[in-house]
Amino acid sequence: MTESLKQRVFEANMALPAYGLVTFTWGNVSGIDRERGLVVIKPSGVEYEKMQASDMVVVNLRGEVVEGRYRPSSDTATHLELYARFPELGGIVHTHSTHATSWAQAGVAIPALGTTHADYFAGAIPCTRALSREEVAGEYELETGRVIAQTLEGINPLHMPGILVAQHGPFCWGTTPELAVHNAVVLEEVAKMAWITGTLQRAQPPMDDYLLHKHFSRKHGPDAYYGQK
Ligand SMILES: O=C(CO)[C@@H](O)[C@H](O)COP(=O)(O)O
Repeated sequence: MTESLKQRVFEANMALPAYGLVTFTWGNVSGIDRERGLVVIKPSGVEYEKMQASDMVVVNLRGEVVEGRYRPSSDTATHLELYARFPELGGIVHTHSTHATSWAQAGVAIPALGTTHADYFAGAIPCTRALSREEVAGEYELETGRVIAQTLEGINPLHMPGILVAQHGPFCWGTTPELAVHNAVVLEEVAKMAWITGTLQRAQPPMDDYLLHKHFSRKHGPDAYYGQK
């Protein structure tokens, strides 16, 4: 099981540069095998061009390496905290995609301005508060996961499969690593669209809520009718 998850997580990581979501060694993707209590994640600081499936690192839920010759991603504790807080999640991705990261640096939630956004996110994509000096000096990556969870309090993470970490960048997720990456691609696209929309129409209000809910619900939930499923 771990070998197949390692292959899937490897391919999901390789999709990040392929979709232009990262440069150099930025970003990371993980996947979880909840039955075995294991997480597979990208090795820290390894160039994507040189990366192989066998380089993926397997950690237990305490973050201890149980398989792999590399150190796991420096963001591993963030991924583990999110898996612990949100049992629905099967895959998590962090990127430094340009437009989403710019909104995170500005500390501004990405407003829902159109149906592209509404097809995936049931509202504005929130931005966390900045981490405190103490949180940064402490267990920084764990605290990053905690701040994300605090910001998502009361929100279904599958209805909001991404967030902006203030002064840092986006984290996205899904029921699988592949869907987590898909959501990261969409988040970057809607971040770019929202930025351009705001330059065309500075005071553009959020989209009508009835249209937002129509588009989100037709793809997600019990009455979904989008596609061929
Ligand atoms: O958030 C960051 C850097 O700001 C990370 O995304 C790194 O850019 C990638 O770290 P590794 O996963 O390679 O440890």
